[in-house]
Amino acid sequence: MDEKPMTSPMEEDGKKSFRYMSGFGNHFHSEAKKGSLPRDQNNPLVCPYGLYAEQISGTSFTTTRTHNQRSWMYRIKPSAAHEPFIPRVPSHEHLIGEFDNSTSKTTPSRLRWMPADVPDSPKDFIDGLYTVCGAGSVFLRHGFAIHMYAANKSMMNSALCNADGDFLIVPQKGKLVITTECGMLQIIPGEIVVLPQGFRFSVELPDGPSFGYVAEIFGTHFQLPELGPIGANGLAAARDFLVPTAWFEDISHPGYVVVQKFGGQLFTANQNFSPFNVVAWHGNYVPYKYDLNKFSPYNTVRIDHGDPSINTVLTAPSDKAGVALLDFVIFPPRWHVAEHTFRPPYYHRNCMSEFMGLIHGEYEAKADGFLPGGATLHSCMTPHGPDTKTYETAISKCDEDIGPSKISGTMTFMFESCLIPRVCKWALNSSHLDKNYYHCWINLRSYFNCEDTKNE
Ligand SMILES: O=C(O)Cc1cc(O)ccc1O
Ligand SMILES: [Fe+2]
Repeated sequence: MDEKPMTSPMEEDGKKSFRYMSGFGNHFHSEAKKGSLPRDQNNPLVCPYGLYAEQISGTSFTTTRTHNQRSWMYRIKPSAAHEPFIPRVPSHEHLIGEFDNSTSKTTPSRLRWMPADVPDSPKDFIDGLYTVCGAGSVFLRHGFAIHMYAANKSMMNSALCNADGDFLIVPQKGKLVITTECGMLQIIPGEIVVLPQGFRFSVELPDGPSFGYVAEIFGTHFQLPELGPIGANGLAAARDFLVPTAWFEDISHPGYVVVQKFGGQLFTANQNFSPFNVVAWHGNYVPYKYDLNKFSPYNTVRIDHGDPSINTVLTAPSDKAGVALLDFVIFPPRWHVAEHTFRPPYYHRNCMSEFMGLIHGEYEAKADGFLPGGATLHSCMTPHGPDTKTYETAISKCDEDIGPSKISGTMTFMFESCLIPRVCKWALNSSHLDKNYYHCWINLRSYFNCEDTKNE
């Protein structure tokens, strides 16, 4: 048999190559220079090549072994070699980490936003970020924020370090090349990337203007959902999660700026070298990416519409079993085969709150008005469901007409939380807010027919 050795997943983009390791929650090790990773201990008196050892802890030192996350980095200079932090000038007016009356409002209204415009001035990933809604507090280490970004410029000589929480980035348009302390990742729309709390990273936009969504979680990390009766396989496979391999630059960089997001505010610290100076690292606290097209959806094969939790890609747990601080759920291409069933999402009210975004195509519950790059928010117990056109189209067909039908050419997602989001003032005052969103349901007509004997 002609066996080829397994190689690590690799991507090329003309100028750069990206080499990954695979697996969710693994303990990885990677060295960009042979022999740079200490073999037998984390903290040798003198590290190979004269590197500094530095640990990054993503969980408390004493977190249980199953959930403990940390990595060791072996770097040319330690992160500590920077000037004092000062508040960033200009400050960032549209980033929020504390959701109270001064920053945001509470509303049960159904909200829908049209896609953002290309910024009219140069904006990098940091300046292009704006918070839409969220709940809780970065200080209390419990809560989440949902941001969106519209950026048209690569970050230059600067890195962002989010001390507040983990970022789950869902690009909608434009490729992102993200340099992290663990190495480089390339993410295109249809893929997602998780940048855990505390890692320094810099975002380049090789394709120009870029748009997307970001869920930020405070005080916990994403996990794969339990599979329960589904069994040992299905949904997102652990081996499809890709982690970068060590990459470093040894350059002095007078005026390199580290932007620290701390307590929802931005601070800066200057240093004279690139923070991407990690020659080797090992551990299980890592940035990673995942291609949503690899997801293996499960679905009803006889009757009724399954709850959307069946398509959970990642979940950030709360302290209550089965209740998520934030679930990341997708509505990917898949077959609908249910018999005598209303196949689109049902009408409902949910004790959880649902923020949705559309990467491309059309969402199965909204024939009109929910556009790629747009967003919706249906908060706790606020009634929602398919728009009038979707409802009428669905009930006009019988099983014989439709047979198995395929939802294709779309990728929609939902961030679902047990906390009730407060909405930022600028999001409520935005010219992109669709004031007529309720029109999609208001004219749903009554089909009630007292003569119908079926119900007797
Ligand atoms: O509201 C939505 O469109 C999301 C959703 C989809 C679905 O299939 C079932 C419930 C649900 O909240
Ligand atoms: Fe819903």
